[in-house]
Amino acid sequence: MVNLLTDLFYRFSLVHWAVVGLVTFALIYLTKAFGKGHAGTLPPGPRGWPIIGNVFDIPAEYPWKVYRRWGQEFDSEIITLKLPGPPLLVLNSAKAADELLIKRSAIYSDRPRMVMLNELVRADWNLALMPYGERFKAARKMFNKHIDVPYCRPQAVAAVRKCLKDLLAATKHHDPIIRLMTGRFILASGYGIDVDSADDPYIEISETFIKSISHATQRGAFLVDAFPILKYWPSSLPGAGFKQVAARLRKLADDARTLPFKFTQGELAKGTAKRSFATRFLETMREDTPRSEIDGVEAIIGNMYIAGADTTVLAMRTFVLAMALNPSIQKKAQQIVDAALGGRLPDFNDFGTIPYIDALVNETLRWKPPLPISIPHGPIEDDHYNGFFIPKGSIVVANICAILQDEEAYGPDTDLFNPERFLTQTGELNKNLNADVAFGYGRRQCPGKVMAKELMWMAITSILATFDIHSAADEHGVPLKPNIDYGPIGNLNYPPHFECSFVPRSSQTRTWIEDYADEA
Ligand code: HEM
Repeated sequence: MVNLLTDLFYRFSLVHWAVVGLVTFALIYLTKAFGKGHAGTLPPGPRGWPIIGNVFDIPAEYPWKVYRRWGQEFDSEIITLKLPGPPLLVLNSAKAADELLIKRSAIYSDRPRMVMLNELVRADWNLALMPYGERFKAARKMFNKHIDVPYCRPQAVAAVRKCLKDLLAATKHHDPIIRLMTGRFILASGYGIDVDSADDPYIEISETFIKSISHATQRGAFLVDAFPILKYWPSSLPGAGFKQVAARLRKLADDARTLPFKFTQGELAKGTAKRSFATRFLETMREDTPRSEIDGVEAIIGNMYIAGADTTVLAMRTFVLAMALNPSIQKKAQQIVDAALGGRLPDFNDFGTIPYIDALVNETLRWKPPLPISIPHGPIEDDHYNGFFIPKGSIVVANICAILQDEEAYGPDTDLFNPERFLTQTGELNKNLNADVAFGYGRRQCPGKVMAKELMWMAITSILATFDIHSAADEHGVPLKPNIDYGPIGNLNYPPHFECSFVPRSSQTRTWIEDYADEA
């Protein structure tokens, strides 16, 4: 807590502290409004302090574990952390998350107000940040219409096969290769951009924007998010540095959205555009296509890299870690893949025909979901659950990690990687169980779910067909146990850095990799 206070002190200038003083009265009002008000009692939670509530109780490390423990201590599926302004409600059980975020999703599909990113940077073309409403519904419809998964299967196959070839040449560091595969796939399917290396300028543009956004969404990064009135602070006065930051971020956001789309327009004009979502839309555009539709499609395709790259990379890195840790599971999966494919690389005709691989995809997402805690959902009206009051405007999150670790749903030892928990006794996929919670809930559930699962399926099956994954060994050849301490902070579940090697399973699989990569 001392560290946090010191951190806050240095982060905020004197002007900021003056503003803090001025708004204290407003906070007292807000805390009362959102506290134990006339409409009922909030779900239980740690006691907290007057006015600032539980600000300093929000765990800096492994928040999902602490929230789960509090849920057990307070014997409640939902816990509350009181904050200045709207409270944070954490849903620790599948039952509460299903009831509120799915069954009552007409109420629980808003996002909390994000003044810096949405109102100053104007990055709310990013679906994950967009408030719920007609504009949001139209954008989701557009996503479903234009991001048509089967249409981009050839790009998925090509990106995976190039990845196999890159892995052949890899020494110990597979992370950048996995990242390049995802970037290749997204830029090829979105815009028809061929990416040669991780230094590709279009990858760099999106990565820079993503890094800046994740800084901007960190707790306490911008005072204007806690005190929206500051958005009217004159740029000429001291303390308005955040406005310059907003202008810089807006330029980055605009570049990430518009530059790749402009590339496709240029290629179309030259007659060299490749098959992609952008090409398909631009080719069918008419003279009278409204500007709003063109901007909408540009934004939707722009969402793919921003929302889909990191998450898919993290899931694939988890798969590699799980294979390095569990050689017997890897061996079994390879035997099943060999029997199903009969001596070739997979294609999408094989999709859904190998239950063990579907189970592996599920277990990878369940064991270490890329987002341990969902993006916040905001109720647009007051509500009640199990006798507790949930005020309009609260910040409601699902504890995805805790829900996916529930032994009642997923069987014993949920901290262990075991794909068989998704299979029936006869080896079929258990249709009543999946790890889709990793993609969130209700009307805000990840619209890239099917695309992500297909890419994961293709990559996992192809890697198993061609490589043995070994963890690094010590000087005596004894395998080192990779560290499985996932990153304790932030919104994403970062696997630890670990070394492993990808060894072609035979001279024949090496030949496939070389031949197929050139065809792709
Ligand atoms: C394994 C990979 C992925 C995982 C685990 C994942 C997970 C998630 C989660 C948990 C959410 C928040 C849902 C909620 O608020 O309840 C989300 C939102 C979103 N995801 Fe994904 N995602 C993945 C890949 C992708 C891909 C490949 C794309 C794009 C092609 C994508 C596009 C989006 C978008 C646009 C949103 C915002 C949706 C909204 O707010 O309405 N995701 N994702």
